[in-house]
Amino acid sequence: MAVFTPLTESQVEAFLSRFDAGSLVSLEGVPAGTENSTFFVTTDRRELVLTLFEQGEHEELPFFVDLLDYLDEHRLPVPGPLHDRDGVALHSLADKPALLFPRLPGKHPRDPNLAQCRALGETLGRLHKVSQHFPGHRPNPRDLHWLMPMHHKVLAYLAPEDQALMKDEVEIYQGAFGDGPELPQGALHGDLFRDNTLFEGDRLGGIIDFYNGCTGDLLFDLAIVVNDWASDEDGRLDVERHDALLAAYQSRRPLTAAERDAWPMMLRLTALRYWLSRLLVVYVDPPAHDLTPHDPERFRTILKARLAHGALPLPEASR
Ligand SMILES: Nc1ncnc2c1ncn2[C@@H]1O[C@H](COP(=O)(O)OP(=O)(O)O)[C@@H](O)[C@H]1O
Ligand SMILES: N[C@@H](CCOP(=O)(O)O)C(=O)O
Repeated sequence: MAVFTPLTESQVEAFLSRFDAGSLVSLEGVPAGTENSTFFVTTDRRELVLTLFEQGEHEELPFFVDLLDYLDEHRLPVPGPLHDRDGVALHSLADKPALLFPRLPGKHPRDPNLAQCRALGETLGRLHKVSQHFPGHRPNPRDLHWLMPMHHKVLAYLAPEDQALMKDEVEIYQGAFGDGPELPQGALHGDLFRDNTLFEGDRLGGIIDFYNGCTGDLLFDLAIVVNDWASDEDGRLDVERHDALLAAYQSRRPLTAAERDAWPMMLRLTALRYWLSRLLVVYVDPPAHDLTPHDPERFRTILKARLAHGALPLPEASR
């Protein structure tokens, strides 16, 4: 479930009256989601999503609003938050920070086809092209600076061979990324899994859940996408989906030589990032609510596959 704070219709009616968005017709709690309370709100004018922020750093919400406003202004398919008649987006409802969004069309793809991979790759390339000029700043909360201290917290729960794998990898990343050339920087989604996209057939209706959004290496975002969208059951890269994503991405933002060099290591680092964050949820910091944690093993499998088989050759940009 993902309604941790129930709302009454009269609370939502009063909230809606600040906005130029019509009057309430129906209110429905959304069962998906893991962190926030989400509601589908239908008014006599439009379909909306209301999010109450249950956890996380509330002082960082203005960054997410600014990022979504910026991407929406640049015509990316993101839910640009609604601003009230005074121009304010972020409000409080039931003592929780609250935002109202347009409801974007579509469903999460389980097994993305090549056209969907191309659509996502092209849109992410476009997003990264404009996000290099985004003026906001929020350091990546899950980069190497996070891996270094945090991996120690899970080592005790791992088999000896996994402890060695994790320790060795983090050390190798320090060598590879510590003194390397700076990679192109910009704003990232930070968690662009299939279930943070909505598709209508092959058309990308929207990218949602920007709450891991941050600024840092653009390549980090691309590697998260390729690991989630283009890995087979055994963790190996699927050549067709990999090439579709990367050729479409590069049609909008070709990778630099430094990024091409860093690519195999970035695939490993982002695989380990999720292995670790999921282990932390299972062993160290379980969710307060009754939620089934994501499986850490999936990203151990992906990491081992990257180590065994390396990265695939990077395709050139598609026309
Ligand atoms: N703007 C939106 N348009 C359409 N559906 C949305 C939108 N925002 C959220 N949703 C739906 O609500 C679910 C939960 O939202 P999400 O932001 O992923 O929650 P959480 O942060 O709790 O994981 C999504 O899986 C999606 O189905
Ligand atoms: N989508 C992630 C969960 C979000 O990552 P976190 O580091 O903010 O917990 C997953 O699939 O594990």
